Amino acid sequence: MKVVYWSSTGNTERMAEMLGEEIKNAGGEAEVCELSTVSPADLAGEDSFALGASAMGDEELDEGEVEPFVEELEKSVSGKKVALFGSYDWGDGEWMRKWEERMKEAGAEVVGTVIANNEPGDEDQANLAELAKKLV
Ligand SMILES: Cc1cc2nc3c(=O)[nH]c(=O)nc-3n(C[C@H](O)[C@H](O)[C@H](O)COP(=O)(O)O)c2cc1C
Repeated sequence: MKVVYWSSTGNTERMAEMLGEEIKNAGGEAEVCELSTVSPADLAGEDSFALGASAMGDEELDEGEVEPFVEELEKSVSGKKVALFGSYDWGDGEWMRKWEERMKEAGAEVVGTVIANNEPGDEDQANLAELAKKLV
């Protein structure tokens, strides 16, 4: 399955790599791809996938790339199993709660979310391992 991520400084990218490893550990196949290399139409053909993006703006998704991607994705995500993940700094994860709600309203089955404060560590990897098991 595809693990698609957007990352400004590499923190969410590292989470995507960890999630990819954990999907393989859970017996699945993972293809980790940067968001700009994938279109929402590519994901329309997938039953399940993971999508990661860090907190930007004021508890928002990056408005240049991620927001338009997610708006398009909302049209085709109904019935799919989706895992969301991303890194943040000073907030409390509000951006992820809003993102999860949007995906659910669009009809996605959000199997779980993982947020990491700045660079992901061992605890985050453990959370990503649990997320991987729900996806595979
Ligand atoms: C322009 C900008 C806006 C940000 N807005 C938020 C925010 O609203 N809430 C928050 O918790 N962190 C915010 N951050 C911090 C990033 O989410 C944090 O540095 C994160 O680790 C970046 O992950 P990335 O390297 O995967 O992009 C912001 C950072 C930048 C540069």
